[in-house]
Amino acid sequence: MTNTDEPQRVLVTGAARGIGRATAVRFGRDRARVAVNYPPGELEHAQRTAELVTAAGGEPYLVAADVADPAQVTAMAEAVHAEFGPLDVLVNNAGICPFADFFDIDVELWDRTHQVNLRGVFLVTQAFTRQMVEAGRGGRVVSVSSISAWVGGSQQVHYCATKAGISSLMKSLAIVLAPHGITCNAVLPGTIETDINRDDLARPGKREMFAQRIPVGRTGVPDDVAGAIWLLTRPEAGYVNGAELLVDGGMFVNLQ
Ligand SMILES: NC(=O)C1=CN([C@@H]2O[C@H](COP(=O)(O)OP(=O)(O)OC[C@H]3O[C@@H](n4cnc5c(N)ncnc54)[C@H](OP(=O)(O)O)[C@@H]3O)[C@@H](O)[C@H]2O)C=CC1
Ligand SMILES: C[C@H](O)[C@@H]1OC(=O)[C@H](O)[C@@H]1O
Repeated sequence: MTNTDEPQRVLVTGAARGIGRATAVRFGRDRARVAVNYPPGELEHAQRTAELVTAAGGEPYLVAADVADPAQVTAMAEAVHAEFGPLDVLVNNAGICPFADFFDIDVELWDRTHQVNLRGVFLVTQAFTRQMVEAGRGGRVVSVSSISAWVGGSQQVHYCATKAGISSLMKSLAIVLAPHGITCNAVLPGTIETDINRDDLARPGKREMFAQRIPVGRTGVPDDVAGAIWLLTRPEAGYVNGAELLVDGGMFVNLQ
């Protein structure tokens, strides 16, 4: 990692809203230079993230790219490198969770969910860690997986498989990249209140069910996850590599 007195160079994918926005702002509080990725055509929310990063003390750089698209990821990597040089921190956060019953999942929905959630992490990590390795300064990769990597969901059959894939990808890359001083870890949020699950949490009884399941007594908020991501990028976390960090208020361990 670089001298901690220098502003860190950070990319957060899917930073227009939710957990990605909170993460971008968390790094902004360290005066970091934060590349705020968003899908093409969705600039408005990303601009709000950029304003919040600036207000926090950071320096935002807006960069459009669909993380599932190889050409757009290559262009994003070139643009961010031209602006910042190699990254210190990559946060793979972009994701979709289109709730669907198993027998309604067609191959298009299956493929799109995998392309954004899993192929996206592969493409973005390969493009940006190639630059990190060439620079020889080490770095950190944190990918947003999910508690759904460890458990199932009746309407998340397609989604859960992508999250298990992300956790697995981080473990293999922890081996590949550690010799270059780059750690790779996954953060596994539980139920966090964002737009991705707004409709699902509005279903009768769903919120109450979670309130009973989660020992800390509340669903999570984006800052809960942003804090965990940030912790994994601190110098003190340099020996944490290939780990999966649950951020779920204790929901997973609450069997009885
Ligand atoms: N909320 C939760 O309970 C949990 C969330 N997660 C994971 O956290 C991550 C963030 O989700 P969350 O903040 O909750 O949800 P949001 O829907 O609020 O945010 C998702 C972000 O990803 C962006 N995005 C979607 N597709 C693409 C793409 N192809 N390329 C680039 N960006 C894209 C969205 O852009 P746009 O705004 O333009 O649509 C949006 O900014 C996801 O990976 C999700 O699976 C994991 C566990 C629990
Ligand atoms: C979007 C869901 O509410 C959320 O996504 C996950 O990964 C968790 O398992 C929650 O179900």
